[in-house]
Amino acid sequence: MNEERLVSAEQSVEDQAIDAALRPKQLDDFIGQERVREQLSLVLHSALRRGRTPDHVLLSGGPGLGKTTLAMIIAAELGKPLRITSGPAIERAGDLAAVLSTLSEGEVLFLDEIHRMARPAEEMLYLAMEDFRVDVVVGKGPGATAIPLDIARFTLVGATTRAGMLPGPLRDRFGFTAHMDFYEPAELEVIVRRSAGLLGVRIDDEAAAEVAFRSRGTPRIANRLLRRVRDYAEVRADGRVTRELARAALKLYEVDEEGLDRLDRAVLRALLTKFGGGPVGLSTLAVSVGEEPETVEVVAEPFLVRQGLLARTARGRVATAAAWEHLGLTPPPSAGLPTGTGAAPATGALFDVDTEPD
Ligand SMILES: Nc1ncnc2c1ncn2[C@@H]1O[C@H](COP(=O)(O)OP(=O)(O)OP(=O)(O)O)[C@@H](O)[C@H]1O
Repeated sequence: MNEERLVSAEQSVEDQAIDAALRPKQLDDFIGQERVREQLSLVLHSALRRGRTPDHVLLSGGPGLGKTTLAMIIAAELGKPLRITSGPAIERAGDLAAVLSTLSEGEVLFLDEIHRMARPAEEMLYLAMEDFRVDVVVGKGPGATAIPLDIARFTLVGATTRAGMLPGPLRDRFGFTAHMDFYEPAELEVIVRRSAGLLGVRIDDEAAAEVAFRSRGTPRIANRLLRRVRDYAEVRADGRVTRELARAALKLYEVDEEGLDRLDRAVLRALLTKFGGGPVGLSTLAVSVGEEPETVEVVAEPFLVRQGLLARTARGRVATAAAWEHLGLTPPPSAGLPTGTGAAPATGALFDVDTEPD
């Protein structure tokens, strides 16, 4: 279902090629995330000045916020090659040893979804990050011996959507950790205009603002909505995207004025109509909309929380007064409604404290 969702931040097959074409190539072209950009620039340039490999970098934040793009930029700024792999691709320590032992001096290793790496590989990574060494185990059982092997000094760029799930010892080995937050509409507007320029789409400023505002704070979604409004403008008009055309296209694709799509509204509606606004456990809520708990938790909830429509409490998910208002429903008189936090969590902490009361 994720692939079909227009406002899912997960990468679809269509996105892959477009993502590559639209990626900024240098830190200066990377829009938004001011603080991360500035801090990273210092880390990289001081390492370059000293002629050293920079500290390992951990990037955390939701899908589509630019973690892969930043990893590519880091390698480009350092003038070094980039190797890309991911946690799920590393099933055994041997898989990681094969990657680490073939890195060249100063190479940047991008390890996406680092929280999903196999445990034995994690331990190998500790040693590699700290001492630039791996222990290759030869043989089995009591006769097994570990042969230390020096590897090239490299910079690890780890990316995770779930910083709270990373073991402490792994987190501690990163010299620089950056949390990537949702983007402001004004930043997304710049991204939409830049992407439109690269894709040759004529778009009015108000239309770019409309697309930006409904993109859930996420560049990947902004780029995807831009392509859909372009399609609409090409088929139903002369190709120029005006504000009216953008609004009509987004309505057709069921992306509402706040950027909520069908799943978001289904989650809210279930929470309000089936559970009286909560509290209800994540799994129960997910089942009631026919989704996996992880999809509801990672895809729908962060945005609903950020919009102040849903609160994640230790007792379960609770709708806010704004949620009732958004769907045009009246809360029961007994409901003690939270007002919503309004802002996204600055870290994965909310994921950590949440105890599932199902
Ligand atoms: N700051 C930015 N400025 C301009 N474009 C951006 C920015 N951040 C991301 N993008 C665009 O958004 C798209 C998705 O970015 P990217 O693939 O880097 O996200 P991600 O965080 O790595 O996602 P995932 O976690 O799914 O791998 C790319 O096309 C990229 O060009």
